[in-house]
Amino acid sequence: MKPVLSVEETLRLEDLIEREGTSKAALMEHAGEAAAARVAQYKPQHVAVLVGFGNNGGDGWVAADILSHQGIAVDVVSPIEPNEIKSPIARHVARRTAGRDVRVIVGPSRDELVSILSEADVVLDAILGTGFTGAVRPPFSIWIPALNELGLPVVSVDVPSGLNAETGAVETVCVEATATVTLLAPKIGLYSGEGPEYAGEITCGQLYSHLDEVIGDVEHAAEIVEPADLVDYFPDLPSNVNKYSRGSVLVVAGSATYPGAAIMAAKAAARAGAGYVTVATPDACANLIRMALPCVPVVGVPSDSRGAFGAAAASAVRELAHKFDCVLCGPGMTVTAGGMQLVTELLRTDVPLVLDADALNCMSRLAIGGIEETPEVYRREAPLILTPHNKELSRLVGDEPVDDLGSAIEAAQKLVWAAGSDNLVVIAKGPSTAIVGVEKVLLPMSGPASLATAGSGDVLAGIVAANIAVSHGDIDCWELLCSYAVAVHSYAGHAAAALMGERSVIATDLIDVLGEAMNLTEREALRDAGIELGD
Ligand SMILES: NC(=O)C1=CN([C@@H]2O[C@H](COP(=O)(O)OP(=O)(O)OC[C@H]3O[C@@H](n4cnc5c(N)ncnc54)[C@H](O)[C@@H]3O)[C@@H](O)[C@H]2O)[C@@H](O)CC1
Ligand SMILES: Nc1ncnc2c1ncn2[C@@H]1O[C@H](COP(=O)(O)OP(=O)(O)O)[C@@H](O)[C@H]1O
Ligand SMILES: [K+]
Repeated sequence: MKPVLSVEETLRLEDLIEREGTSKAALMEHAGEAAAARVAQYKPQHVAVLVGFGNNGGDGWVAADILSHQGIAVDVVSPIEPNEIKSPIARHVARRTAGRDVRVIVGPSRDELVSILSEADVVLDAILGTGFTGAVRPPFSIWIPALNELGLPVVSVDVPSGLNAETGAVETVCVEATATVTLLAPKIGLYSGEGPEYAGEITCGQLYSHLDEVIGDVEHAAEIVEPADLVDYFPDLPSNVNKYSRGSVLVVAGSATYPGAAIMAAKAAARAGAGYVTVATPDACANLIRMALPCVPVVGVPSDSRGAFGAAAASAVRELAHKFDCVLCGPGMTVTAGGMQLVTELLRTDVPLVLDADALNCMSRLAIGGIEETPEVYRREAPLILTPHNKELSRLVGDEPVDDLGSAIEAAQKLVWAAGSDNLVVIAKGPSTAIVGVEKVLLPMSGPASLATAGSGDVLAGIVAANIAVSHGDIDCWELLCSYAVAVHSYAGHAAAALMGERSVIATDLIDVLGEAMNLTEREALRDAGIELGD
């Protein structure tokens, strides 16, 4: 796993490294080397380097010097003369570079800038880094759209200029990078908000050879899950299993209004490897689900007058629940009094539990204000996995706004820290998904935007439940198990997009390619771990 830092954590890390004897000036030299190396991969003959007023600009000045030493023609475009730069370390490298074999253009007009950029094969964007906040001011508010319009390959230093490194927000304009060389460790904003859209391919510049020894001393906003981290989490299929011992899932879901959600969750659980899946659903929609799922037993439990779970459903489901390795509750169940009783009952039952969709909305109603104020409602011995999207998560924490990765992580942490249990994990779903446990925040591989389709979350919930069932509790880290499930869902998004066209994917397509998605996830993990693959 690779740490992802907030801006404050990055500054703390830089201070720590300085105390260990490596100055910020030395880090800037290495940052420039990393940026130059990434630009050189394009084999350019002519490079334009856009520098700003601060230390991000300093990195650009260093890179410009290195690239010109490699025989590449380099134009550095700066808003001010090197002598006027306030930061002493950036001023030093700017003056040094300006005295060497580069062309320096100070304060060009928009037209002059466009003509300089047009001569370049690659542009290095060293305008704004972690010191940037608010809306981009002139002249960069003019430079950045001019650069984007040209559509050249652009390498951004640390973060694309205009992107808030903390939140991933773009207030006005932002460089559309082809690649970003982030420094020391990736910044959380690259994965949050609009970060993934602007950053291009992200690599990390190694500025300090003893990083592994110090990085543990600063907190991490999150950690990126690398494919190799998942090798111990593939579901097993030993030859001597039977359908029950393989792993069983009870899907408590559906209503007369939304039977499809139950169908998709159950089918996804079966395709993701559970040997025995059963659906418990209101009587009102049981026959319909039976017809749609010939390989899944469907148990009808009492409905209310609208065809949702009725008052007597809770005790009927409790009788069933303890016979299964995992219970998934929520998809399509709607929010009703019967549903709230059901969720309360399942939280009290000693069985691994996944709560999704309306089960989470029912859970929010069990408390006045945030559910974290009454953690006894959801604190339990057996594993509990919550899979909210932003709106569901916001409801759980008393309608606190949750609108990007940062606020999702914060809200999820409130829930897990209030309960303080190792077995509680929140999968905070969105364009970037965070998996939040008491000790860890993981960023698993995100899928394509094709996943933004109705029912896609039901499929993910089925995958999660199947993996919990198949693991039989033999798990060191629930967060990594959930990361495996999210990676499979993401690969399913890619596989379905390849088959159907990325704009055409519907949730049932994801279920049909789950086998392939598991194979892809596992192959990539083994390759990343350096484990030989057979043919
Ligand atoms: N601190 C360190 O130890 C290191 C920092 N490094 C680089 O330094 C960067 C951070 O440097 P700084 O803190 O100097 O900050 P930046 O260079 O990211 O930006 C600060 C400058 O941008 C201007 N600015 C801020 N908001 C603006 C806005 N809305 N519109 C227009 N201009 C705006 C400010 O006037 C200031 O001069 C990192 O991203 C990284 O690239 C690297 O050199 C490695 C070492
Ligand atoms: N733009 C996107 N890019 C990648 N994945 C996305 C995007 N939007 C949504 N997703 C993923 O799709 C799923 C949607 O889940 P959810 O909102 O619960 O859907 P539903 O309630 O319709 O089943 C989540 O796993 C989420 O992470
Ligand atoms: K930048």
